[in-house]
Amino acid sequence: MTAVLHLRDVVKHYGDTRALDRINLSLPSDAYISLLGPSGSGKTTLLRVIAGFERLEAGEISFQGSRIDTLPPHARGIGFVFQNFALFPHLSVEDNIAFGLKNSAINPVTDPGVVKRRVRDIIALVGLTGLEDRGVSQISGGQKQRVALARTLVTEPKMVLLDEPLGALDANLRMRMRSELRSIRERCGVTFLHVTGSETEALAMGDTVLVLDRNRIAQHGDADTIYNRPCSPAVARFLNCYNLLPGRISGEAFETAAGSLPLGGLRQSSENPVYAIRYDRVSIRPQDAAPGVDEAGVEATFIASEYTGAAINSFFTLADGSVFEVEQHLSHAAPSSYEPQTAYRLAWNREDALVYS
Ligand SMILES: Nc1ncnc2c1ncn2[C@@H]1O[C@H](COP(=O)(O)OP(=O)(O)OP(=O)(O)O)[C@@H](O)[C@H]1O
Repeated sequence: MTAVLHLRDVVKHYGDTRALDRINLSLPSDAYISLLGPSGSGKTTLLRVIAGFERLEAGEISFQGSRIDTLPPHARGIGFVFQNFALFPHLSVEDNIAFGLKNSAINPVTDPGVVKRRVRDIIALVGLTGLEDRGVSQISGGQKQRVALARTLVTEPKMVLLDEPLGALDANLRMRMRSELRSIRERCGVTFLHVTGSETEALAMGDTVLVLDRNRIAQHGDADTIYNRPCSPAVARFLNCYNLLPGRISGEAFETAAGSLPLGGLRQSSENPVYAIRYDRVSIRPQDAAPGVDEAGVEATFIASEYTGAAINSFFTLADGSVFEVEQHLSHAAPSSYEPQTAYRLAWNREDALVYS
């Protein structure tokens, strides 16, 4: 896959706050890229320096083989879709989309026939045909999102940056717009870089997922790798699907405050030793159940369960008082019920663990 965008040692501060700390990055052409990270990790700043809304203090950005960090935003060939859509409330759907094309600082399109044709093509691409003459205050949230995207795509950018594009939509619509955005991108063949704070959205949408942590790139890979092999305890914590037990390695075991766990699974280096096991890899057994040969486990007290539709999440406390979560998918078996304040044995295959040390 050819790279379209390169960032080299990019640094950005706001006063004393370091918002981007030596970012090095190459992004592929014709791909959907999710940019995930906790609040304040620098996601919006990264988009804004790529778009040219913020100046970087050090480093370089090149796009399609040419350096762009000295160019103004409109000369970069990169589109930007804002979270709040930023539509003109007094204009129709069609006029909102045509606006950027007619008023572009570089090569504005002045022939009304050409404007009409390009706008109609984009309206069809994003699925808004029939709504051309509606005011943008008379359309739904999902339709506004499509107008915002169409307004950018009509100018034929080579890349589109989307800052939390689904953040203003309700949960149901957000789910539907995920596949819509992916298919619109596939039809136009342009790279999308999509910022989100939701790990499920990032994993579901990105061909490639970038994880920012403390203003640096913590991990960059396909969704499957990020989910199954987070490269650090911080990335695993942020994915919100791993129990993390701090401790230390002693011989063939990882010693935690909740007990000794036989070593196994993937070992990765980290300054802070942590044993990680995914919520959905854990079985709940009676307290006196004998451990299997290849298993690791801890004793834990059941607190409560939460039904999420496709799964049940059960919460336990360990000997040191920390909370341990177990996720059981309802397609696997009918849900069991557990007695609050009762001890159980939580067990998993030791090869399913991730050990950071
Ligand atoms: N205009 C600004 N002035 C001062 N500090 C800023 C400004 N914009 C961002 N910051 C700081 O820079 C850091 C990165 O902010 P940024 O908005 O890029 O994070 P983010 O990952 O997009 O966060 P969120 O998910 O909450 O939107 C934060 O510490 C933030 O407080």
